[in-house]
Amino acid sequence: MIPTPHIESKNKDEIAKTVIMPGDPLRAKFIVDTFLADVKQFNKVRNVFGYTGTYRGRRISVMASGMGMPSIGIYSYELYKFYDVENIVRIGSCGGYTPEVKLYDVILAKDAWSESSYAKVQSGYEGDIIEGTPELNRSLINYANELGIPIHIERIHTSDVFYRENFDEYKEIYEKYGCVAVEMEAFALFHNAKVLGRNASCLLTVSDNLATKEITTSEERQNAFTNMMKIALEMAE
Ligand SMILES: O=P(O)(O)O[C@H]1O[C@H](CO)[C@@H](O)[C@H]1O
Ligand SMILES: O=c1cc[nH]c(=O)[nH]1
Repeated sequence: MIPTPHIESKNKDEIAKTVIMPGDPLRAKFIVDTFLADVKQFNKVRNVFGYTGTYRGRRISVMASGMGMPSIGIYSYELYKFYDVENIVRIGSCGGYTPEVKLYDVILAKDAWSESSYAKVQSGYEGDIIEGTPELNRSLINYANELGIPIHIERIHTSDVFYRENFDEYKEIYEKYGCVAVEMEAFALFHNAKVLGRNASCLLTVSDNLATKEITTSEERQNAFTNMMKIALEMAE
């Protein structure tokens, strides 16, 4: 069933087997402009940009997910199910829940805890923790080591809510579930990968820290998180 309601490409071959997926369409464009050659754009529906190009001669795609689980739920499902994509590596920004994760640190999500109903509604899955694909995580850990980029390998929180009335709730989530940082997509991405028999990982860069109150600017969130990009780009084939 291609094209889909949200991806206009009429040819599966226009999309590589591995897709790097930032939330922000302009971060997708930044990755392409900074790192890729031989670029062809395969999607601009709703300004959710998707591109395929080569990184050091090897093929890879980059496509934005938009913000939140409903949005990444749609794009990752369509890529896995209708475009035969095998691997999606989300690269996102996150808010640290503990001073141990500092601004610009990179986190690989071992798994994601969420209070969301996404997985239950999507397939009846009742659990509240879903892991990333261990083999894909191992590859990313190896690439990070080869590049000399330190990473934290930890549980994260995937939240449906960016602005909570009770700001301090993060403390309980950190203590009770061991989540070191919060973002808004990984739980749904990991779930779709499991349901469809595909692979998913999530690399995050700490853009702000709820405990220390440090923050980066929106421009830095768009452009400056290059370490996680370099790790993910090593997945190019
Ligand atoms: O930087 P991205 O990938 O968009 O990720 C994080 O930033 C957005 C919130 O500002 C949410 O999408 C959250 O998951
Ligand atoms: O979802 C997010 C992303 C970055 N920072 C946050 O506090 N939350």
